Amino acid sequence: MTVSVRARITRSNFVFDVDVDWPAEGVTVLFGRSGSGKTTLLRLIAGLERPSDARVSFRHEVWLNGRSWVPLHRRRIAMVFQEASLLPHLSVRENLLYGYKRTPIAERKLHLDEVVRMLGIENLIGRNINKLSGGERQRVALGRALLTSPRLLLMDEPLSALDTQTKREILPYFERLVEEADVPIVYVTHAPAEVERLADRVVFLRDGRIDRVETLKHTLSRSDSPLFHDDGVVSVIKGQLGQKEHGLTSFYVGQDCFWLSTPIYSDSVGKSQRLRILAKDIGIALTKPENTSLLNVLPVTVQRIDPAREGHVLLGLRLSEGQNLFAEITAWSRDRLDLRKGLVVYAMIKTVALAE
Ligand SMILES: Nc1ncnc2c1ncn2[C@@H]1O[C@H](COP(=O)(O)OP(=O)(O)OP(=O)(O)O)[C@@H](O)[C@H]1O
Repeated sequence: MTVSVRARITRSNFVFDVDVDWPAEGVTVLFGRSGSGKTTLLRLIAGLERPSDARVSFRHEVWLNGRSWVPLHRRRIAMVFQEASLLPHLSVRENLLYGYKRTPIAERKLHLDEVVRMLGIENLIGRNINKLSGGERQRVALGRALLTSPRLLLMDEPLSALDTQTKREILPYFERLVEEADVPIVYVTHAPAEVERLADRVVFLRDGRIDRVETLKHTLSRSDSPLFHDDGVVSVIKGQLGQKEHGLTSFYVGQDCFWLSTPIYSDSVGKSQRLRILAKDIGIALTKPENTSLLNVLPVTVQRIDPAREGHVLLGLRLSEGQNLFAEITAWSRDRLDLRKGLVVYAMIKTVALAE
């Protein structure tokens, strides 16, 4: 049960040549630099590109094979782009119901009330489209796409036109949708933080070719992952959001508690989330530091020590609950502390943020 694409497209300065498949479930991110062919791959799946010798299939259906192809509406795909394409003369409700009404009753799996709740757009429903902010428009566009009960949802950089704060606000809704809507998603982005927060697996593209397809867990476990090119090595830790205290949010990973300054929505308590921690934001102490302003100090076991950028080493650490945490420190500090495999030390974490 896969999404499978085999195609070769030659453009003036660009050759796209792929033969790839991945499971038709969860969130598959297409990741690569600008011009690497992400949108081209998405358009092939959507049926917007139909080279004559290509083959595209979804689960047991062949959507494109040479000259024969299944039209877009019969593929039952929904698409969300960078700029929400909504119908300006219709209200939010009418936009949401636009595709729903055109979906045969027997195929309607998602309904207005639940989609409106998932995306937190209850208070927008009677509004005019041209009175919405960018983030609100994107949530409505997503709602409209979902209400066609698609078998596959394609998203092409749906957050890239939004400012950082709006992205932060909208991501929890995307996450909820991924959890609750049970629609396989193919998601194009070049933002590592979005991959870390949403992906189940990543298809890495480079110069029109597939570099590799791997699970998020696997790509996060190798220090040379392309996801780490900009910010350096990152750890993504899974845990549950807890209550707010002292103006901070608690986040539990087994017995360990992290403190976050990121605001959370009250209905998020108990929800599973991913935490994003940069390896270079972690310091190491041999004994538990008592007088420190740092709140996130956790016991960890050194699993491995690998060379990193010049003068630095990358420590592979294990939290008590079993998840891995990377820390990048200087080789000098490693020598001063005499760090070795198996040693229990304290990780002091400067900044802890929800992956966003
Ligand atoms: N309609 C077109 N005609 C000619 N060349 C095109 C067309 N669409 C895309 N290209 C070229 O094909 C290559 C791949 O483009 P594509 O949009 O798939 O890349 P991308 O990875 O999605 O990039 P970005 O992240 O910038 O959106 C680029 O070199 C682009 O200039």
